[in-house]
Amino acid sequence: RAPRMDAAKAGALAPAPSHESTLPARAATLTFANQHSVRLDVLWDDVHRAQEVALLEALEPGNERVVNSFEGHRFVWRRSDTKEKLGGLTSRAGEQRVLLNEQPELKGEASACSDRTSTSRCLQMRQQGHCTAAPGWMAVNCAATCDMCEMKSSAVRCALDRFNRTTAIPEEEGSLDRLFQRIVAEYAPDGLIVHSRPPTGPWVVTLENFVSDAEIEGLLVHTRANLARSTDQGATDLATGVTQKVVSSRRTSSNAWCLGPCETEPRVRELVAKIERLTGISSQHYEQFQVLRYEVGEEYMRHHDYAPRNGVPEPAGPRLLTVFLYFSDVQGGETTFTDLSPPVSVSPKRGRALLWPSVLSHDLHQQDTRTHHRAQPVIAGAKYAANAWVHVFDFRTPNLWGCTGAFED
Ligand SMILES: O=C(O)CCC(=O)C(=O)O
Ligand SMILES: [Fe+2]
Repeated sequence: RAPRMDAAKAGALAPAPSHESTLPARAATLTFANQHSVRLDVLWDDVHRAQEVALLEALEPGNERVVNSFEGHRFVWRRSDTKEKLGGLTSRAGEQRVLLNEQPELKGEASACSDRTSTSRCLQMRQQGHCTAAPGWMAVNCAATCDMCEMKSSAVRCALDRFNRTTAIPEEEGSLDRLFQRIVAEYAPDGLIVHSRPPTGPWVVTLENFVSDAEIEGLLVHTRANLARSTDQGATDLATGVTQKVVSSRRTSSNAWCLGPCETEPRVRELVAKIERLTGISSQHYEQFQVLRYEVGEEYMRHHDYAPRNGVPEPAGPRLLTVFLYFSDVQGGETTFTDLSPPVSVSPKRGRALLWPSVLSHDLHQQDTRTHHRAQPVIAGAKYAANAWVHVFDFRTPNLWGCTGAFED
């Protein structure tokens, strides 16, 4: 199956480190009470200098001390004698009593819910609003700093009932057919070709001159430099849902996702709006464009775009449709639906769009196995193209939460 959205990069992420907080810091008053049987040091993890500063030294067992600080500061405590770290927390606004004790909850919290990324970086990101703007990445990497310990687990974070489950098209027999019939009627004057259709096969249609030169340029100008050898999803860490990337042997092309400035580029927005008009489905259901480049000899073996892993339901649901866009004229490089008889092949042609479903008309959750396809090796030229994948449910929100199956490191 095709690898999907790199959720880790989907949100407003990994900002250049900045020492300026964009939010006014609110005061926090912390009372540290040593309930251990040994002396403790309390340290402040200083964001600006990326170092730990001793705050309370040799706090005696049974004693407590008040520290005036600010919201979002990270404190850790350790044994004064051995310097062994025993716990840590991020301050909240207002007054807070911090019991430095040996209760398992605290130990658990300190270890299971520490930041995966450096706390200094997490604090900067928190101050820039990323705990809310990119909650999935932050819950996994900055759980302690964002106070999102329970969301670190993908089972909790990605529970289906947390997300909007409105389907892109009505969940009733025939709604997929109606969608294609409308497209056929509307675009027939513009050179639409029906390559396959029910009842003998799945819908496979092409549209000529669907993408304009300006739209192609807008998309490529922001992605060309990021094109990298395509990867597949490797092992997933069940605790966090973080998926590894492995170089794909089935897919020798390069690809890049249209994120950040690419997404907000006016010509790209125009193209998204055009696909919304074509499908009648809101872009809330779309993955960001995946731009592809195939050099001579490069190809993509037979696969299916459907997506859900091992039949596990995902908040975004399966891919309902693929809108595949060709940006160059090349020799070879056809998209071939291998399982249709006879197989259907579509040649790359600049501006052409190819559209097909990954699910069945009578059940939007079931894979239509007839739409397996492959990309033939390019014979001459460079093939540029893009996938716009449309999901059955909202894709954007679960993607921000790192719940779209490709939450990568
Ligand atoms: O390049 C093509 O023609 C098809 C690519 C494809 O199937 C995919 O990226 O999932
Ligand atoms: Fe595909």
